[in-house]
Amino acid sequence: MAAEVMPSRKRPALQHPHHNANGQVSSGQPRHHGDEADMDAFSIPKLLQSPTSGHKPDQYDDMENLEYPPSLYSGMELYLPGHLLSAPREKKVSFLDRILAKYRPNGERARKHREYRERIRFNYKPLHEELYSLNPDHVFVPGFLNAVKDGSEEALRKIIMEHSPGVYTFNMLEPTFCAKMLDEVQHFENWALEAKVKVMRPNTMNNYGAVLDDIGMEGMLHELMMGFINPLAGVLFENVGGSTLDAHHGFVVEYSMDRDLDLGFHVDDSEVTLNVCLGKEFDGGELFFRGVRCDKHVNGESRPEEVLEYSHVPGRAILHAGRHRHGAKAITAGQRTNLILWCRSSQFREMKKYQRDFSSWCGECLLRRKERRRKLSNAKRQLAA
Ligand SMILES: O=C(O)CCC(=O)C(=O)O
Ligand SMILES: [Fe+2]
Repeated sequence: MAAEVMPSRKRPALQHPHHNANGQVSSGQPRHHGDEADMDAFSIPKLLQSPTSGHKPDQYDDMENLEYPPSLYSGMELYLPGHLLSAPREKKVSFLDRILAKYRPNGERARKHREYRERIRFNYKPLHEELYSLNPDHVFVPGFLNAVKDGSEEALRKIIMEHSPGVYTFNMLEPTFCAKMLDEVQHFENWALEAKVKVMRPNTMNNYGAVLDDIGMEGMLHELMMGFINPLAGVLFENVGGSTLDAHHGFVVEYSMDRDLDLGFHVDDSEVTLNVCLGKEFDGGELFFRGVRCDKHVNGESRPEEVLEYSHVPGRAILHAGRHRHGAKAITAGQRTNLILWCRSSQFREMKKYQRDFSSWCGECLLRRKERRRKLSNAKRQLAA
C-alpha cells in the first residue's frame, strides 16, 4: 500500500477515554488514526443537526488560503459543536475543511497532494542536507546499530525493554540527529509560512506537525524501515506482518502549550508503529496503552495487565502494533516533537481480508478462543464420564 497522505489536516474534537478505578477504559472509543481514505465513523468530525440559535458567526473574508468561499464557513459555523463556537477562526476552518474534504473527488485529492510535494521539491531548501539520506553512524546510537548489525534475536532482545505485552522501547537516535531533525522541521514550517504554503498535516488527528515523506525524506525513511525496523519487527511482531513490512508513512507530531496538547485514544493505520521522541523539554505527554484489538473488538474493555503509561525520553524509541490502542496525555509544560513511522505490510493486509479470527494478535479474539476451547474440553470430559 502506498504511503498516501491525506490532504485534510485537522482532527476532530477529541475525547479522552475515561478510566475507571482499575485503570480500564470504561468509555471513550479509540478512533482510527489514519489516512483520509481509511477513515471511518470514529474519526470523522460531525456537525450538529440544527443550527445554534442566537450565535453570531464569524466573517472569513479576510482570511488567506481558504479552500472554500468565506460565506460557506460563516454559514456552516452555526452547526459547529458547542465547544468550537468560540474557538479561533483557524480552528473552525480546519474542522470544517475536514468535513468538506470528504466531498472532494479522490483524483482531486491526489492532484493537490502531488502539487504540494512538487512545490516543496522545487522551492524548499533544506537546512541539513545530510538528513535526507541515511547515514547509520550519524543517526543511530552504537548499541542499537551493533544489535542490528549482529542481527540475532538474542542481540536484538538485549537492547529492548518490554513494558507491557507488545510495547517495546530501546535507545535509538543520536542526540545530534534529533536536534537536527527538530531544526529542519522548524525551518520547513518557517519556509511554508513565508511562502504561504499550507502545510498538510500528518493525519486526521493532528493540527500541527508535518509529513517527512512530503519534504523529501521518503527514501531515507524507507531505508530506515527496511534496514533497521524490519529486523526488529520480524522478531517482535511476526504475528502482525512484522517480517513483511514494505511501505510507510513518516511524519512528526508536535505538542506545545499553544498548540496541540494531547492526542486522543486511537489505533494507527499501520501494522507496526515506531515512535521516537526527538525532544525538546517537556512535562507530561505520557503515552497510554490499552491492549491490541481487531476491528470488531476495538471498543471493548481492556484488562488490567494491558494498561500502561509510558513517559517519553528523547532519543528513545517505542515500537508497538498499530492496532495497539493508545493515545498521548496532555503535556503540561514545554514542547514535545516525536518522529513517527507507521510501517505497513501489503501482504498482511491482503491476508487479513480472508480471516475472521485474529486470536494471534487481538486480545479479545484470543480470550474468546480460549473460552470456546475450555467449553469444548468440558463437554468432552462430561461425555466421557
Ligand atoms: O504523541 C505521541 O507520542 C503519539 C503519536 C501517535 O500515536 C501517532 O501519531 O499515531
Ligand atoms: Fe498513534
